[in-house]
Amino acid sequence: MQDMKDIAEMHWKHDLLSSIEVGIVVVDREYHVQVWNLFMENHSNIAPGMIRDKSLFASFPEIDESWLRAKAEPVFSMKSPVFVIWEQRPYLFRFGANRPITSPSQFMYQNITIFPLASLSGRVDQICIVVYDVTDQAVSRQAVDELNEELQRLSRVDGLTGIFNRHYWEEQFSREFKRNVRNPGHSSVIMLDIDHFKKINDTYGHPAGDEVIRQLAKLISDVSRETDICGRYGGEEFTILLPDTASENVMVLAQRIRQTVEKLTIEYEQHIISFTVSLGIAQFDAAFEQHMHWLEHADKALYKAKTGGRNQVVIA
Ligand SMILES: Nc1nc2c(ncn2[C@@H]2O[C@H](COP(=O)(O)OP(=O)(O)OP(=O)(O)O)[C@@H](O)[C@H]2O)c(=O)[nH]1
Repeated sequence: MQDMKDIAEMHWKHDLLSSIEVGIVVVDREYHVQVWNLFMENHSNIAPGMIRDKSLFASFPEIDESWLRAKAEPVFSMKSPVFVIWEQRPYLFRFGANRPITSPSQFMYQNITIFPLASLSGRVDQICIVVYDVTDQAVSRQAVDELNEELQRLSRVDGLTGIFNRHYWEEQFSREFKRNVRNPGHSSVIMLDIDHFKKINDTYGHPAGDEVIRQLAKLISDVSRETDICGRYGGEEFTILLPDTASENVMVLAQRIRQTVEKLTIEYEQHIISFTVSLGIAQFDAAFEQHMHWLEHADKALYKAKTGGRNQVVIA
């Protein structure tokens, strides 16, 4: 009678392990597999009979043995469970994604729980590894993260030119100002403005003016260094922050921009547009009380360049 009960119990335990939508693996002290449920069989193509009493590490070389042992040993010794989420380690078993067509992921992201299986004497000679398929969750989290990154990028750039917008540029400028106050250096700023831009708009139309702004932004980004921070400060006004660059060296860049613009011709519809720019340079000075004082100096230099005849560079 007891035998019949035991067989019935084994039967429903087997059904339970087979129908459950998580992986169940029981290993002994040597990490030899004792239980391998249908989920594990389906995803690994290894039947329980083929893996029983075999080393988990020999069967799955992708498992980082020292890492898993470090995680699992406290489960044996302290008898307390351990959880590993996909953000810490994307997977334990490298299984293909369940829905490779609809899921952008090539593999199954997994959360893992390892808990002790104590015998009647209280000793833990086996542990159970539970594997949860969290691919959908991981993929949608990653999509949200990517979207957030893209939104953050978009919030920093100017829509017309793709270079930094005023808000973000000013943030960087203020940070550079504070860095120079702490550690006085030779950072400089250039303020640049298109000459008689109103006339370009009036002569060729506003879309042509937009194209001029776009091409000028590209030119500025192309000629400046990667460490320089270029921004569109206003309509046809640009700012370039040059960390650790003294104004004599900035003069070289400013003149290069001025000369390149002078030679540039922009074809827009049937028009050939040429134009010039004026530039003002200001080097950081410890006397500046706040970052806007620094920019005001560049603006004053720009004003001098304008009143001095335009198409020129002035150092504050
Ligand atoms: N196409 C276009 N025009 C713009 C944009 N933003 C501002 N503007 C125009 O830029 C012109 C700026 O004119 P002003 O400030 O008088 O300066 P300017 O004609 O360049 O003259 P100076 O700076 O003194 O050489 C105005 O006509 C604005 O309408 C923009 O995004 N696209």
